[in-house]
Amino acid sequence: MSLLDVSGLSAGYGKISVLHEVGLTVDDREIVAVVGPNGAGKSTLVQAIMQLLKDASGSVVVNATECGGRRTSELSRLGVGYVPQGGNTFPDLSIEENLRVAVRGSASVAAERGLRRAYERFPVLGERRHQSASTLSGGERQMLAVAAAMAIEPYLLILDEPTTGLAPTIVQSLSESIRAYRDGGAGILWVVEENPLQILKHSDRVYLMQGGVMRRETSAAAMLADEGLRELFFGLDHTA
Ligand SMILES: Nc1ncnc2c1ncn2[C@@H]1O[C@H](COP(=O)(O)OP(=O)(O)OP(=O)(O)O)[C@@H](O)[C@H]1O
Repeated sequence: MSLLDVSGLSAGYGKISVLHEVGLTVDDREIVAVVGPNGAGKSTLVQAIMQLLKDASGSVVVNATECGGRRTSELSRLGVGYVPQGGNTFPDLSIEENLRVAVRGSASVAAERGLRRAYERFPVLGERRHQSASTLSGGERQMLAVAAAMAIEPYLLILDEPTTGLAPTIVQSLSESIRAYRDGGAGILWVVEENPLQILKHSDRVYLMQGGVMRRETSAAAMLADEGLRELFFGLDHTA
């Protein structure tokens, strides 16, 4: 059984139906990218997986546990880390305080380990740990959001466009950190908006989403090697 197994997931906003019977899987040690044009429903999908939308139907199973109807905080206890679109840092708190918020539910030994690991993964955060998060650049704030999500050492990490709008060097460094996290055994669901070809070099599998449905799934290597598939995946918009 996969680490994350989504099937028949439908959701929307009030009367607006956005996701239609979507399915996907993520295994251990796997980075799965979701690509698709603006408005395809990628963020809606991750919000539905995180149980943030009312009236979603279908099944979301994490580590053999059905998550439908659970609170988002319970998913965190089940080992799911989540970085929403735009990150979720607290600008009025210091970098260290932001990380302490992330690990507040952990026992003190695990919390200290989480902070130590965050500074090992992202040394720039360690150097500036006592500075206010408001002094960070956009890229560094995204780094902090990812570091905070990783600090509880989730088995499954769900990232909604963590690299959008960032400079290429930061995209590269964040991508390497995410890949190293996968190499430690985790599964990663990565919603991609900008520079999909660059991100797919770090991915194992990729799903194409359009109009609230999954159109296609393939290995990232096959997609990168096949012009026809690239055309199918990225001919839909011009962000590739
Ligand atoms: N809070 C909301 N209320 C109503 N409709 C929404 C809401 N959020 C998103 N939508 C609509 O749902 C559809 C899918 O949006 P979603 O944000 O999931 O797409 P996306 O693939 O993540 O694209 P983008 O990267 O542009 O956000 C769009 O038509 C959008 O307008």
